Amino acid sequence: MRVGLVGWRGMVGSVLMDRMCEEKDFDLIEPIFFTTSNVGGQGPDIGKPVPPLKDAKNIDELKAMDVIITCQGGDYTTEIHPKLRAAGWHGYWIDAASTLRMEPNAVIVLDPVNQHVIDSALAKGVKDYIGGNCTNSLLLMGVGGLFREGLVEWVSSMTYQAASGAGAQNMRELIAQMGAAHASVAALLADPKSAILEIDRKLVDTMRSDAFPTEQFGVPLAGSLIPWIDKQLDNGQSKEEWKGLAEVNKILGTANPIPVDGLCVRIGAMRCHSLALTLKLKRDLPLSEIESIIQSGNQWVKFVPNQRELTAKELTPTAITGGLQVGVGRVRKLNMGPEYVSAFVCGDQLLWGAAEPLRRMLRILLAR
Ligand SMILES: NC(=O)C1=CN([C@@H]2O[C@H](COP(=O)(O)OP(=O)(O)OC[C@H]3O[C@@H](n4cnc5c(N)ncnc54)[C@H](OP(=O)(O)O)[C@@H]3O)[C@@H](O)[C@H]2O)C=CC1
Ligand SMILES: N[C@@H](CC(=O)OP(=O)(O)O)C(=O)O
Repeated sequence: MRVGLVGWRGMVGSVLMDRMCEEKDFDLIEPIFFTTSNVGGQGPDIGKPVPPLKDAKNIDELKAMDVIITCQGGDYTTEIHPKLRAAGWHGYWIDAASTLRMEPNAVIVLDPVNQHVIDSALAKGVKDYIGGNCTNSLLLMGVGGLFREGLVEWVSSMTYQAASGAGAQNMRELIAQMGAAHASVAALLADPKSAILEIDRKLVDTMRSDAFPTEQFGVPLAGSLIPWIDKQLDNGQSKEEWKGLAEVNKILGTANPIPVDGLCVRIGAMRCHSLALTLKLKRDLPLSEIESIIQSGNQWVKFVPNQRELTAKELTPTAITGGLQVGVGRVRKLNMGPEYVSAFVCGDQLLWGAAEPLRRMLRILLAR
């Protein structure tokens, strides 16, 4: 199978490449690497020779692929995908960008949760398979068991989203902000007799000053947060919040949409998104049963019992980052009534939130 890879050296693409090497995906395919900036250059080191980089905008070169996997971004998809299809290409298009997600002839892929949706789309000849929004993929990887059992009446999802969701430059800026913040009070910090409120005043002055690095986020994130992600919609939702109901229901293939809504907030984590969930269940189930259904969701659920020390140690971006496990904890009944349950989900948004579903879709195609 000739597989064209576009966007492989970007942030999501690099995580994808690492995972494909780890899982030996390249042993099973003929990989052809594309570029928008370095045609004829050398491809990445994947442990076997690869041809020089091809032009990612050349429709004829792309048309020769059986499968194209792209992490190049939405603008690239918008420009190239229609041209390729118009040119009569019938290969499989696997994409990290949001552009095509809600198209009627595209499937959002998250196979541990929606293998049945993928299978029936493949049987119908669907050719576009798109990775979901990171927050919603992590929501379903975390508490997919409850959806699978048809138990969820609605879910409120309040998010704590990492800088990586905004891009590589934003991750750099977060660290730069941390550095600038620390540097502004380093001398005072070193003096054990200095007053904490003076340190705080100085720090805030620094964060509010024009010199504080905010080119990417527009405002300070380190030592603060930003309760808005993505564009503003007319109904008061952010675009990120809108994706909740739209994408979760499309992933699950629900006949009657399950309400999903909440506020999406950017926080100063590097690459793990977290979600504080309120779930209204359709039935009053014992807590132990709810826990075991969550655990049964998929093999990557890392269930953290609702205990203080375990939670602080195991259910954090620091503990979860860089791995495929999705932490789920803080599961308890809420005061609102016996059907109301809380859960806290934490996962690496570059893995299950972006790269991993794409390579697994390739594997599904290879297994056919
Ligand atoms: N960031 C995220 O959390 C998520 C992103 N996505 C989607 O994935 C897509 C890609 O996102 P992301 O990986 O963050 O994008 P990047 O900006 O990291 O990479 C995109 C492309 O930029 C080019 N590029 C230019 N300069 C550099 C550089 N210094 N280092 C690496 N690449 C460079 C590369 O193309 P070339 O080699 O052709 O020059 C690269 O493929 C987007 O559509 C996004 O919506 C999806 C889910 C989550
Ligand atoms: N918007 C997400 C990241 C992302 O790229 O999402 P999407 O793939 O839906 O555009 C975030 O900022 O955390």
